[in-house]
Amino acid sequence: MNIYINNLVKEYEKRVLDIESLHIKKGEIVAVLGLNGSGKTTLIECIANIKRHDAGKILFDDYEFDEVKDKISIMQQRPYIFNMSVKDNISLGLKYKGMKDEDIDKKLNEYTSYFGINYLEKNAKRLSGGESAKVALLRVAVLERELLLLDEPTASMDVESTLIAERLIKHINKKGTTVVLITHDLYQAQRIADTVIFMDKGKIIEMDSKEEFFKNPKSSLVRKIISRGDLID
Ligand SMILES: Nc1ncnc2c1ncn2[C@@H]1O[C@H](COP(=O)(O)OP(=O)(O)OP(=O)(O)O)[C@@H](O)[C@H]1O
Repeated sequence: MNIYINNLVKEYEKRVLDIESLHIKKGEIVAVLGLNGSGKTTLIECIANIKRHDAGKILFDDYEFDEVKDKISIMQQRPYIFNMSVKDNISLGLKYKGMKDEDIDKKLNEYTSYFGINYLEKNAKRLSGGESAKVALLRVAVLERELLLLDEPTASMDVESTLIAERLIKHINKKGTTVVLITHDLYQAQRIADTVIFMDKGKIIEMDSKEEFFKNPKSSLVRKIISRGDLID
Protein backbone atom coordinates (compact mmCIF):
# COMPACT_ATOMS: atom_id res chain seq x y z
CA MET A 1 0.00 0.00 0.00
CA ASN A 2 1.37 3.42 -0.98
CA ILE A 3 1.14 6.24 1.55
CA TYR A 4 1.02 9.80 0.23
CA ILE A 5 1.46 12.61 2.75
CA ASN A 6 1.12 16.30 1.96
CA ASN A 7 1.58 19.33 4.22
CA LEU A 8 1.04 17.30 7.37
CA VAL A 9 1.04 19.34 10.57
CA LYS A 10 0.58 18.28 14.19
CA GLU A 11 0.82 20.72 17.06
CA TYR A 12 0.73 20.49 20.84
CA GLU A 13 2.14 23.51 22.67
CA LYS A 14 4.41 23.76 19.66
CA ARG A 15 4.62 22.25 16.19
CA VAL A 16 5.91 18.68 16.50
CA LEU A 17 5.24 17.50 12.95
CA ASP A 18 5.65 19.45 9.75
CA ILE A 19 5.99 17.28 6.66
CA GLU A 20 5.66 18.92 3.28
CA SER A 21 5.60 15.79 1.19
CA LEU A 22 6.29 12.10 1.73
CA HIS A 23 5.64 9.05 -0.41
CA ILE A 24 6.08 5.67 1.23
CA LYS A 25 6.24 3.16 -1.59
CA LYS A 26 4.14 0.02 -1.68
CA GLY A 27 6.11 -3.14 -0.96
CA GLU A 28 9.03 -1.46 0.78
CA ILE A 29 10.45 -1.62 4.28
CA VAL A 30 10.98 2.00 5.27
CA ALA A 31 13.07 2.70 8.36
CA VAL A 32 12.34 5.93 10.23
CA LEU A 33 15.32 7.23 12.21
CA GLY A 34 15.76 10.39 14.24
CA LEU A 35 16.68 11.79 17.64
CA ASN A 36 14.36 11.50 20.66
CA GLY A 37 11.36 13.77 20.28
CA SER A 38 11.87 14.33 16.55
CA GLY A 39 8.30 13.22 15.73
CA LYS A 40 8.66 9.61 14.59
CA THR A 41 5.93 8.18 16.81
CA THR A 42 3.66 11.14 16.08
CA LEU A 43 4.10 10.50 12.36
CA ILE A 44 3.08 6.84 12.46
CA GLU A 45 0.30 7.52 14.96
CA CYS A 46 -1.09 10.15 12.59
CA ILE A 47 -0.85 7.60 9.76
CA ALA A 48 -2.72 5.06 11.92
CA ASN A 49 -5.27 7.72 12.89
CA ILE A 50 -4.51 7.24 16.60
CA LYS A 51 -3.56 10.90 16.67
CA ARG A 52 -5.54 13.47 14.71
CA HIS A 53 -3.41 15.72 12.56
CA ASP A 54 -4.14 19.46 12.55
CA ALA A 55 -3.61 20.05 8.84
CA GLY A 56 -2.62 18.25 5.68
CA LYS A 57 -3.56 15.06 3.95
CA ILE A 58 -2.70 11.39 4.29
CA LEU A 59 -3.85 9.09 1.50
CA PHE A 60 -3.47 5.32 1.18
CA ASP A 61 -3.23 4.62 -2.54
CA ASP A 62 -6.32 6.63 -3.54
CA TYR A 63 -8.19 6.16 -0.29
CA GLU A 64 -8.84 7.95 2.99
CA PHE A 65 -8.01 6.17 6.25
CA ASP A 66 -11.60 5.08 7.00
CA GLU A 67 -11.81 3.19 3.72
CA VAL A 68 -8.68 1.14 4.38
CA LYS A 69 -8.45 0.93 8.17
CA ASP A 70 -8.91 -2.86 8.08
CA LYS A 71 -5.76 -3.14 5.98
CA ILE A 72 -3.51 -1.33 8.45
CA SER A 73 -1.99 -2.54 11.71
CA ILE A 74 0.31 -0.91 14.23
CA MET A 75 2.55 -2.08 17.04
CA GLN A 76 2.93 0.85 19.39
CA GLN A 77 5.99 1.66 21.46
CA ARG A 78 4.35 0.40 24.66
CA PRO A 79 2.01 -2.26 23.31
CA TYR A 80 -0.98 -3.25 25.39
CA ILE A 81 -0.92 -6.79 26.73
CA PHE A 82 -4.30 -8.27 27.60
CA ASN A 83 -4.94 -10.27 30.77
CA MET A 84 -5.23 -13.59 28.94
CA SER A 85 -2.93 -16.30 27.61
CA VAL A 86 -0.11 -15.59 25.17
CA LYS A 87 -1.97 -17.62 22.55
CA ASP A 88 -5.15 -15.57 22.99
CA ASN A 89 -3.18 -12.33 22.90
CA ILE A 90 -1.61 -13.29 19.57
CA SER A 91 -4.79 -14.62 17.98
CA LEU A 92 -7.09 -11.82 19.16
CA GLY A 93 -7.31 -10.11 15.76
CA LEU A 94 -7.80 -13.39 13.89
CA LYS A 95 -10.66 -14.39 16.21
CA TYR A 96 -12.22 -10.97 15.76
CA LYS A 97 -12.04 -11.50 12.00
CA GLY A 98 -13.99 -14.74 12.46
CA MET A 99 -11.21 -17.12 11.45
CA LYS A 100 -11.82 -20.80 12.25
CA ASP A 101 -9.91 -22.29 15.21
CA GLU A 102 -7.95 -24.74 13.05
CA ASP A 103 -6.88 -21.97 10.69
CA ILE A 104 -5.87 -19.84 13.66
CA ASP A 105 -3.73 -22.73 14.93
CA LYS A 106 -2.03 -23.02 11.53
CA LYS A 107 -1.23 -19.30 11.49
CA LEU A 108 0.03 -19.45 15.07
CA ASN A 109 2.31 -22.35 14.18
CA GLU A 110 3.70 -20.49 11.19
CA TYR A 111 4.53 -17.38 13.20
CA THR A 112 5.29 -18.53 16.75
CA SER A 113 7.90 -20.93 15.38
CA TYR A 114 10.06 -17.88 14.58
CA PHE A 115 10.77 -17.20 18.23
CA GLY A 116 10.29 -20.81 19.35
CA ILE A 117 7.72 -19.63 21.88
CA ASN A 118 6.96 -22.45 24.31
CA TYR A 119 4.80 -20.46 26.71
CA LEU A 120 1.63 -20.09 24.65
CA GLU A 121 -0.65 -21.02 27.56
CA LYS A 122 1.03 -18.66 30.04
CA ASN A 123 -0.78 -15.50 31.12
CA ALA A 124 0.80 -12.79 28.98
CA LYS A 125 0.68 -10.26 31.83
CA ARG A 126 3.48 -12.26 33.49
CA LEU A 127 5.92 -12.00 30.59
CA SER A 128 9.19 -10.07 30.60
CA GLY A 129 9.56 -6.90 28.52
CA GLY A 130 11.21 -8.68 25.60
CA GLU A 131 8.74 -11.57 25.70
CA SER A 132 5.83 -9.10 25.69
CA ALA A 133 7.33 -7.36 22.66
CA LYS A 134 7.47 -10.68 20.79
CA VAL A 135 3.78 -11.30 21.58
CA ALA A 136 2.87 -7.80 20.41
CA LEU A 137 4.85 -8.24 17.20
CA LEU A 138 3.29 -11.63 16.51
CA ARG A 139 -0.18 -10.22 17.17
CA VAL A 140 0.18 -7.76 14.30
CA ALA A 141 2.23 -10.14 12.10
CA VAL A 142 -0.45 -12.87 11.96
CA LEU A 143 -2.95 -10.39 10.55
CA GLU A 144 -0.89 -10.07 7.34
CA ARG A 145 -2.34 -6.67 6.53
CA GLU A 146 -1.24 -4.48 3.63
CA LEU A 147 0.44 -1.90 5.85
CA LEU A 148 2.32 -2.58 9.07
CA LEU A 149 3.54 0.26 11.29
CA LEU A 150 6.14 -0.74 13.89
CA ASP A 151 7.35 1.58 16.66
CA GLU A 152 10.70 0.29 17.92
CA PRO A 153 9.53 -3.34 17.95
CA THR A 154 12.90 -4.77 19.01
CA ALA A 155 13.90 -2.11 21.56
CA SER A 156 13.59 -4.56 24.48
CA MET A 157 14.61 -7.74 22.67
CA ASP A 158 17.94 -9.53 23.09
CA VAL A 159 20.37 -9.67 20.18
CA GLU A 160 19.27 -13.06 18.87
CA SER A 161 15.55 -12.24 19.19
CA THR A 162 16.16 -8.95 17.38
CA LEU A 163 17.66 -10.80 14.41
CA ILE A 164 14.74 -13.25 14.44
CA ALA A 165 12.26 -10.36 14.57
CA GLU A 166 14.00 -8.84 11.55
CA ARG A 167 13.66 -12.14 9.69
CA LEU A 168 9.97 -12.14 10.60
CA ILE A 169 9.53 -8.56 9.38
CA LYS A 170 11.24 -9.51 6.11
CA HIS A 171 8.94 -12.53 5.78
CA ILE A 172 5.82 -10.39 6.23
CA ASN A 173 7.19 -7.89 3.74
CA LYS A 174 7.88 -10.62 1.15
CA LYS A 175 4.26 -11.71 1.50
CA GLY A 176 3.23 -8.24 0.33
CA THR A 177 3.05 -6.03 3.41
CA THR A 178 4.49 -2.52 3.26
CA VAL A 179 6.39 -1.88 6.50
CA VAL A 180 7.20 1.39 8.26
CA LEU A 181 9.70 0.69 11.02
CA ILE A 182 10.80 3.20 13.64
CA THR A 183 14.19 2.27 15.02
CA HIS A 184 17.16 3.80 16.82
CA ASP A 185 19.35 1.00 15.54
CA LEU A 186 21.29 2.16 12.49
CA TYR A 187 22.49 -1.38 11.88
CA GLN A 188 18.91 -2.64 11.88
CA ALA A 189 18.02 -0.08 9.22
CA GLN A 190 21.06 -1.19 7.27
CA ARG A 191 20.09 -4.85 7.57
CA ILE A 192 16.45 -4.72 6.55
CA ALA A 193 15.32 -1.37 5.12
CA ASP A 194 14.89 -0.50 1.46
CA THR A 195 14.51 3.21 2.16
CA VAL A 196 15.64 5.26 5.15
CA ILE A 197 14.03 8.44 6.48
CA PHE A 198 15.73 10.69 9.04
CA MET A 199 13.61 13.11 11.08
CA ASP A 200 14.66 16.19 13.02
CA LYS A 201 12.34 18.59 14.85
CA GLY A 202 9.21 17.28 13.14
CA LYS A 203 10.64 17.44 9.63
CA ILE A 204 12.10 14.90 7.27
CA ILE A 205 15.64 16.12 6.72
CA GLU A 206 16.78 13.15 4.68
CA MET A 207 15.16 10.32 2.73
CA ASP A 208 17.01 8.02 0.44
CA SER A 209 17.57 4.44 -0.60
CA LYS A 210 19.42 2.59 2.15
CA GLU A 211 22.53 2.37 0.00
CA GLU A 212 22.66 6.13 -0.66
CA PHE A 213 21.65 7.02 2.88
CA PHE A 214 24.57 5.20 4.44
CA LYS A 215 27.13 5.81 1.70
CA ASN A 216 26.43 9.41 0.93
CA PRO A 217 24.37 11.23 3.60
CA LYS A 218 23.46 14.75 2.51
CA SER A 219 22.72 16.55 5.78
CA SER A 220 25.48 17.33 8.27
CA LEU A 221 23.48 15.87 11.19
CA VAL A 222 23.00 12.51 9.48
CA ARG A 223 26.62 12.52 8.33
CA LYS A 224 27.78 13.14 11.91
CA ILE A 225 25.56 10.40 13.38
CA ILE A 226 26.45 7.81 10.77
CA SER A 227 30.16 8.51 10.97
CA ARG A 228 30.05 8.07 14.77
CA GLY A 229 28.67 4.60 14.23
CA ASP A 230 31.49 3.85 11.77
CA LEU A 231 28.86 3.19 9.15
CA ILE A 232 30.20 5.60 6.59
CA ASP A 233 33.00 4.75 4.17
N1 LIG B 1 0.36 14.12 23.98
C1 LIG B 1 1.36 15.01 23.84
N2 LIG B 1 1.28 16.23 24.41
C2 LIG B 1 2.27 17.13 24.25
N3 LIG B 1 3.41 16.89 23.56
C3 LIG B 1 3.54 15.69 22.99
C4 LIG B 1 2.53 14.68 23.10
N4 LIG B 1 2.94 13.59 22.42
C5 LIG B 1 4.16 13.89 21.92
N5 LIG B 1 4.51 15.15 22.26
C6 LIG B 1 5.76 15.84 21.88
O1 LIG B 1 5.92 15.71 20.47
C7 LIG B 1 7.31 15.60 20.15
C8 LIG B 1 7.50 14.38 19.27
O2 LIG B 1 7.25 13.21 20.03
P1 LIG B 1 7.38 11.76 19.41
O3 LIG B 1 6.94 10.79 20.45
O4 LIG B 1 6.69 11.73 18.12
O5 LIG B 1 8.97 11.66 19.17
P2 LIG B 1 9.84 10.40 18.74
O6 LIG B 1 10.70 10.85 17.61
O7 LIG B 1 9.00 9.21 18.53
O8 LIG B 1 10.75 10.21 20.05
P3 LIG B 1 11.47 8.93 20.72
O9 LIG B 1 12.64 8.59 19.85
O10 LIG B 1 11.90 9.46 22.05
O11 LIG B 1 10.45 7.84 20.84
C9 LIG B 1 8.05 15.54 21.48
O12 LIG B 1 8.59 16.81 21.75
C10 LIG B 1 6.99 15.20 22.49
O13 LIG B 1 7.27 15.74 23.75
